[in-house]
Amino acid sequence: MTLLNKEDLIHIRRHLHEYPELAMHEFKTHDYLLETIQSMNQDHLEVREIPELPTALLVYVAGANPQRTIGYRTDIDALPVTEQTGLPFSSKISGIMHACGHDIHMTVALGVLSWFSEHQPSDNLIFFFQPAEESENGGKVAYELGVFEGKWRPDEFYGLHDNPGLPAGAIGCRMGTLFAGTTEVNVDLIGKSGHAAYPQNANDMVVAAAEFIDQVQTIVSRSVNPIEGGVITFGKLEAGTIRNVIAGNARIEGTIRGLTQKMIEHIVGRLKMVANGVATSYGAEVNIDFNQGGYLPVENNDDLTKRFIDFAKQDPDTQFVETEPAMTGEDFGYLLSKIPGTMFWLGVDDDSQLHSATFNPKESSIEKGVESITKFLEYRMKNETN
Ligand SMILES: CC(=O)N[C@@H](CCC[C@H](N)C(=O)O)C(=O)O
Repeated sequence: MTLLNKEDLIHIRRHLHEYPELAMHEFKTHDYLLETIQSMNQDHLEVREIPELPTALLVYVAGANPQRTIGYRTDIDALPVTEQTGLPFSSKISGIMHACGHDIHMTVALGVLSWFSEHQPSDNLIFFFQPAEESENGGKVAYELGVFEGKWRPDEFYGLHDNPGLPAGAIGCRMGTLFAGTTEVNVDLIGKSGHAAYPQNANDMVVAAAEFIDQVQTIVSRSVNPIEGGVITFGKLEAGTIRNVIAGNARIEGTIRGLTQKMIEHIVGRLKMVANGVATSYGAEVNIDFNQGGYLPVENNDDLTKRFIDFAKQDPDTQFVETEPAMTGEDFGYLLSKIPGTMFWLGVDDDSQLHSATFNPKESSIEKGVESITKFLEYRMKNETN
């Protein structure tokens, strides 16, 4: 196998879909990607492993007459979601699913790489297969390890995310902020456990957690400018062990989103106030920790993004959609804060949302994505000016 055709791409996507792995544990995914890359024409390729980030892979495609080095990033991790699509190629790994479409992202990247392995580009290209987008910010980890130094530093960086709300294969983008910044938040409420029959001798953290979650709902509705917007979602709540023991501890895990750092900091400040206030009023202790890591707002570079949008609008084979900013997060935001570039959407047309157990992106988006991105990179490489 050298150039991957449509059937190869579908086969690859389905294999990746069947064997999803969580952030920083993408070992089989890494091996499968490596095997696929090694089956391509190696004349202009150099594959690089990163011992400190063992599930990552980088591929350098040497340009014939390089004016610049262009980076293309794809994420490779999956989510702790139990698949309910009923597809014949459903996840074979219990409780884990490619529910955010990173199987599609990887397949598109392999398709584009395969093309350039057979058709040497004029500029250098770097493909970054990045672990841990959903958590643990693999992009930031890689950057801080010094992965993008020397010849491995792209002058500009591109990456996509799939979007079930756009037609399959359409390219969506916008100038400025594409995605929100996010901060993970964990709240531990500590009271006192006891017998269910004697609440007067205990300090019930189920009740305190309920009060906390209730009060948090006022932060966005009452202290955030509706035009700017923000999100606080608690996706996980744990308290207690059995019905007849009062829970002495509660843990609440969530995520905060805002389109600017200022908004994220505002929400973080309000959340601390609510948590401390509830803890005081319940005579409880509270520990709150926030972790933003690399999930900065995804800020598209003006010049590069204008060029990208100009291409997408004039290319007869690309359906371009100008999109609104989204409250999804992405640690590509960190890489774009260090290296200019553009993030964009690839439409995959599905009724189910990202992160849902029934998410089933249309596979026809893969071939269209490969075509549009390959054409864009060729268009970019023909452009002599920076
Ligand atoms: C595209 C997407 O869905 N990305 C994730 C990024 C996770 C950010 C971080 N772990 C957090 O939850 O704050 C998202 O949930 O938006």
